[in-house]
Amino acid sequence: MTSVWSTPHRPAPVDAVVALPGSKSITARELILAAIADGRSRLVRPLRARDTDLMAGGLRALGARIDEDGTDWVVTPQPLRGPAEVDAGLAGTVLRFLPPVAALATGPVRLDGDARLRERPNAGLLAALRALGVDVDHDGRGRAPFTVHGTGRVRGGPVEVDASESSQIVSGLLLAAARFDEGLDLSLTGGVPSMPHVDMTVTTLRERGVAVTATDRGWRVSPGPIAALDRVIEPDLSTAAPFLAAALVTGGRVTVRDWPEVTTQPGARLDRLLADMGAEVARTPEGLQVTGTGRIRPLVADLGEVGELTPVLAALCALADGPSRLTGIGHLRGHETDRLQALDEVLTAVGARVEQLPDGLVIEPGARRPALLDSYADHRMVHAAAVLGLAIEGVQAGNPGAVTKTLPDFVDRWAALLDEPAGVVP
Ligand SMILES: O=C(O)C1=C[C@@H](OP(=O)(O)O)[C@@H](O)[C@H](O)C1
Ligand SMILES: C=C(OP(=O)(O)O)C(=O)O
Repeated sequence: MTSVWSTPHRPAPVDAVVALPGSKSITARELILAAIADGRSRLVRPLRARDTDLMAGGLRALGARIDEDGTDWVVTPQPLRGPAEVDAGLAGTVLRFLPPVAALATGPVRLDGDARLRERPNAGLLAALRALGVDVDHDGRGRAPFTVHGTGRVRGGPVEVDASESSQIVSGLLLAAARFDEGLDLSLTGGVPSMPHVDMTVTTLRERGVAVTATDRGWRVSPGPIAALDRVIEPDLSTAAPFLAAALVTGGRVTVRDWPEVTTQPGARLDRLLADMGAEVARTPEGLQVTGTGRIRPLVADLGEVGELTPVLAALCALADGPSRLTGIGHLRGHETDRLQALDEVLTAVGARVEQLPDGLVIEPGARRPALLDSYADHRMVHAAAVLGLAIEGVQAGNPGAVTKTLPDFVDRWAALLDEPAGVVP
């Protein structure tokens, strides 16, 4: 992909129906569980993007068999073994879900990734693994690169876990825990962001017959079998955010197809969040339909449970008719980039006044101006730039290739949404 994308400007209302690929988070969980299950599992419509391909690659490096059958993945568990090298890219899911599985392998498994991955917090996970009797070499800060020296078994049992920097630390431990000799009795030492993602983990485990119970301080997973299961992956509702936002910005109408009736995906909260910002939201036989008036109301919200929606919502806030306040998202400083800093820079560049809080952002719209916006190697910052560009002529996104993380053909899909040619500038 070229290095600068001139994002399409679109003052006229959009009117589109959008089909989206599978959820990154559900695909990651199903790959992990399928690889340590009791038999073969089929994943129908998994997300094929950098993060999930890296997850499959990491599991294959440990010995799991993952075959392609059309667009499905068929996963056949095999004995897990090192030595292996795992490339986690920039994927938090690989960084936090793979090491507990590596601990169940025999031999050393080294995990590394992009330069920014080495900055992403992970000390809580590695400390927990060590407390469970796993030998892990790391730099002392608990960050990548590190090596897990698996012996083929993990004792398990009670463990205290600091997951204040990422819910994925909890999810990673719970996903592998049924294979630990004593299961796991996980007690939190503090808060956890993105709780719906932990609920997603618990639900996914229960669907495969794993006994998980909530306790006063965390969760208990009993040791036992993990059922093989064929699973259709839901569309990614967080990826839906920029497409639905286009309805608000242009005063148009966008329907995302096959919106699940019941889901643990945090993107499901878009219905209420976008309604709070002035959209009409309806479920139709086709999916979730969002209709905008062209006016956007400011948002005052704690986004701690739905942090990954922040870049797109913050872009909408910069186009709203008053100041917004987004809180509960201090942990976004450890995401693909420091998202609070990145959003401050980008929204300021297009004319908003932004104040960073320790755990959030205050965004006051100002006189709009064109700008070349960095992508910070962050897929969701490209989505945010695209949303801004609908309303502000002359918005360019540098390095739009960051979208490969979760939606490699985002630029083409955005053009299709607007029914325009792709608009990529060499
Ligand atoms: O478990 C998951 O699939 C995810 C959990 C969340 O991570 P954090 O708790 O680190 O925010 C979320 O932001 C990320 O995009 C996906
Ligand atoms: C935070 C995100 O990703 P990761 O799974 O790499 O943490 C995200 O997709 O917004």
